[in-house]
Amino acid sequence: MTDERPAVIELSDAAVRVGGRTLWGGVDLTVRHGEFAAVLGPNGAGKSTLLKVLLGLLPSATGRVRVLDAAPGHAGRRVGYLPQRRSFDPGLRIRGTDIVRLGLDGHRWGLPLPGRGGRNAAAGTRVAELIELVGASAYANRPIGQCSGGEQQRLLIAQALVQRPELLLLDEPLDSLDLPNQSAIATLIGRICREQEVAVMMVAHDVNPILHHLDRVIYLAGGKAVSGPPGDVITSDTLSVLYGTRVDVLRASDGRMVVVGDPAAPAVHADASERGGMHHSAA
Ligand SMILES: Nc1ncnc2c1ncn2[C@@H]1O[C@H](COP(=O)(O)OP(=O)(O)OP(=O)(O)O)[C@@H](O)[C@H]1O
Repeated sequence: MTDERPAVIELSDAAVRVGGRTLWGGVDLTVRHGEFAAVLGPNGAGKSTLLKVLLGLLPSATGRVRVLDAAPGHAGRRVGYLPQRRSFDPGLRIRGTDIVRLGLDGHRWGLPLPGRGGRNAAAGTRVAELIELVGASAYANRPIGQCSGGEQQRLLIAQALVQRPELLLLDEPLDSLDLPNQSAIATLIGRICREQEVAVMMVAHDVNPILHHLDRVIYLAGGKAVSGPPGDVITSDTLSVLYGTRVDVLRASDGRMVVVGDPAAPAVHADASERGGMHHSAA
């Protein structure tokens, strides 16, 4: 990844306060045009909160944050966002294709406007392109509630992409998918990033399904962040400094990375929970 590419996300000395405490601070990082970046760290480290800062939903208490050369929240349709997964009611009748279309004109959906025939046709073409891109043609006309978790996720990714964003923010899009679907969706996002030249910042609790697609890792822990190529960040030495206690990055025989440490360490104990904590597959 060349450093000449323009920055899409820039944080310098950024900090965020929630509920009267500083969640993280002194954060410097840059994500460049077309990069695939993962935000990793234990539960409660502030990964989703970082996306909220980039969306302009929470202010940075210090320093400077720029998104596509604008203040957070001011880049409009140039930023696509897929929030943490919510499931659709199995009885929901709305079709997959309508879900994608909602990304284009959610505020007008269902109300065709007079004299907008050409515009509606263009919208239909764009929606069809996206359904093809994410490989959802076989089930796009099925009610969304009857689609599988992986199928729903493909349609939601299509929705987030339909406005041709330059930056896609994804909050744990692999969560609650089985391993084959995690791998397939990771590959899809990697392909979108390269072929459509969309920068991706993706919150993940397991780096393994996306490791081979990543240009950059942003690891949040202990109120600080480290950012860099995955091989530089996910190391025993770098993570030990970040956590403020000894942790080890182990490679399983199948290549998976596992971070192992002392669960009683004060720097992480407060944030530890079932899924995260200090003994979790993937960083
Ligand atoms: N508006 C808020 N007011 C008070 N506390 C908040 C607020 N928003 C987030 N928090 C707290 O900040 C911490 C970080 O939340 P966040 O959702 O960013 O963590 P995360 O790293 O994404 O965790 P997880 O992996 O569990 O999703 C949590 O302890 C959360 O309860």
